[in-house]
Amino acid sequence: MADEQLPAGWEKRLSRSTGQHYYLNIYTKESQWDVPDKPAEPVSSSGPEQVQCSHLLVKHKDSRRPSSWREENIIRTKEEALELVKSYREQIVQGKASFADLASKYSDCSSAKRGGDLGSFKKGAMQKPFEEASFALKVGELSEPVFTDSGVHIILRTV
Ligand SMILES: O=C(CCc1ccccc1)N[C@H](Cc1nc2ccccc2[nH]1)C(=O)O
Repeated sequence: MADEQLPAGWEKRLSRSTGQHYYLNIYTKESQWDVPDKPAEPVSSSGPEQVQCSHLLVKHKDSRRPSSWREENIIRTKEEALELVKSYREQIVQGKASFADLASKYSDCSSAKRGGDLGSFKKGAMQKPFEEASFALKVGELSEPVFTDSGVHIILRTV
């Protein structure tokens, strides 16, 4: 590849110690001897600005609002809520049910009507445990059970 045709995001440098040329990724500041064959990806060290997630929430008697479209007065214990969430997660992981199907049937959040979809949100919008779990997920990844003041959630990052 002629010098002037380097893929975007790379700079050609000369090693003082070896007199050889090397290639510097201008985003990560990593260098390599091999001529790069694809553009360098800008890495956002602080992660995405916003994410889109769906969730399935099972409330319990100690939830901030122990009521939902499903059940006017929720009396299950936190432990029972966790067992339910784990059973839903297992069905999803085993491919026996879709996330949206179970969320629409069993989530104690009004987002159940949208298959659990919460839309996109930035940091600062959701309760901290929910936010931290959501921003730690890769797109398409399903969380382990997450506890907030609302109850017990599983979260699917969609975007
Ligand atoms: O706060 C809401 C509405 C959330 C929502 C956002 C966007 C679209 C649709 C719904 N519902 C609560 C239950 C609840 N608690 C949550 C905590 C974190 C994320 C979603 C949550 N949902 C409740 O019903 O008590």
